[in-house]
Amino acid sequence: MSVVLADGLRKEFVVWAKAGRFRRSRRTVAAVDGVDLRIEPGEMVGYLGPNGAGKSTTLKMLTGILTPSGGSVRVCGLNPVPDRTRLARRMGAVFGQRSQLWWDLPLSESFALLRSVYRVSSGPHGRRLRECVELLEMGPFLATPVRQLSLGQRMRGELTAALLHDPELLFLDEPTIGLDVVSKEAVRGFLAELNQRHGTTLVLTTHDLADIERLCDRLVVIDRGRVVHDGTLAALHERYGSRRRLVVELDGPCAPLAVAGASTELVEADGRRQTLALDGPLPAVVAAVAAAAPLRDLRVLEPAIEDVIRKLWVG
Ligand SMILES: Nc1ncnc2c1ncn2[C@@H]1O[C@H](COP(=O)(O)OP(=O)(O)OP(=O)(O)O)[C@@H](O)[C@H]1O
Repeated sequence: MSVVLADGLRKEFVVWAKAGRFRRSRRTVAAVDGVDLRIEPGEMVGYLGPNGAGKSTTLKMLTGILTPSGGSVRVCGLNPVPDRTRLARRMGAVFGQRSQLWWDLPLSESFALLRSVYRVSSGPHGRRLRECVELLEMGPFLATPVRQLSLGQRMRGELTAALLHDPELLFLDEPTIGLDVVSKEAVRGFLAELNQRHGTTLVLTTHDLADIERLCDRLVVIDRGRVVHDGTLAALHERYGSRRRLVVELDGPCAPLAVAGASTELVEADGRRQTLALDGPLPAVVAAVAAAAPLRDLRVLEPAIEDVIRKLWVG
């Protein structure tokens, strides 16, 4: 059974704009405009899009915070708004602006309170907590009041809080935003491990390209409330014509290379180093370069994710 099943999901908001001195005009905007989404157990899905595309609004509908204006939605087989309490036991959510932790309590006491909130028995709760403490290296700050934690430490606490009741599905809204490099890596490593060990389904929004590369097997891209891509990162590269690049080091100065299956993009050091964008098969291009000039070294650069995302956003 699909963990997330949305069909023609819509959310409209009414916005009022000033029209003249005393009048206001009413306008309806579709923040989410007919999204179809099917997510299977164990998938890691990036839900991406430019600012204002409708990502948060979708996640709010999937987690039962907002009632859809149209379409149908099922999450873990439940209807998120009316079944919100039952759904809360099956899913976890980490949304930056909503904390699950008690500000004045030590982290460990927040975790103990959450055990009662979700009515989890002490055995599974303790096992889960020990695992999170170990993987997220939280031992040194478990006794620290939440308000004294750094952002990275608090995020590790939020992740743990969202997972103590052992949810099968975890929603994350920008899980690494604002974190230092070490915490970003810790969070990414943890999420990948969680997915591998427990098969937890992950759905995350992010603007961080490293998150996308590390955590998203599948990318669902939305723009102006509509899905514009649903597939792997590789499929996205293919669709937008991203090309691999071949950097060749030559023995001496050389004119720009002209070989079939590639176009020369950059010529450096009197032609000793040249970068070619590949259109044809790599072995044929390498053979052609080797025949044209004395080759010292070469390396292949995979297409940069920045390029393809920029193309997507800019159109
Ligand atoms: N409560 C609301 N009332 C009116 N308009 C809203 C409301 N919430 C969101 N919107 C509008 O709906 C659109 C989608 O917003 P949403 O927050 O879902 O985008 P997003 O993709 O999450 O953006 P970001 O990456 O900036 O968080 C935006 O145009 C936003 O202004």
